[in-house]
Amino acid sequence: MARFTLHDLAATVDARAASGGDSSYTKKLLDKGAEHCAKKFGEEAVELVIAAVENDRSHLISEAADVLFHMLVLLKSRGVNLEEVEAALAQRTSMSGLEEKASRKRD
Ligand SMILES: N=c1c2ncn([C@@H]3O[C@H](COP(=O)(O)OP(=O)(O)OP(=O)(O)O)[C@@H](O)[C@H]3O)c2ncn1[C@@H]1O[C@H](COP(=O)(O)O)[C@@H](O)[C@H]1O
Repeated sequence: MARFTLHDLAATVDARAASGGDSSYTKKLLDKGAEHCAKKFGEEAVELVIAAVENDRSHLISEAADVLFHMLVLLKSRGVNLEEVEAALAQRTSMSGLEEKASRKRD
């Protein structure tokens, strides 16, 4: 199977956002606005937490997929693209997580 990446999914979200299609769940979410997208993301995040606590591997994978999809929709609803998030992550590679945490406390 060809490798499917978050960029492929983000491209689908972009295409659905630009479509007029009634048959698109993505478009329906976006049409309801950023606050609705944020609420859906929160619900999916809680479901992911529950799957992790229950230690149900296949459920955890499925819920993680839901969270990633809803995160991309949420970003789209606020006009943020995946490349901007990647740039933020890339900036952090020069220091460890603990160093980054300490630098935030100094701000
Ligand atoms: N990856 C996903 C994806 N992951 C989860 N979901 C949907 O997210 C919803 C989450 O489930 P819930 O039970 O919380 O929500 P629900 O009660 O069905 O929906 P609500 O009415 O509460 O919003 C389900 O309807 C899932 O189908 C997704 N919907 C779409 N995609 C991708 O987006 C593409 C485009 O989809 P459309 O926009 O529908 O064409 C698809 O081909 C997929 O690649």
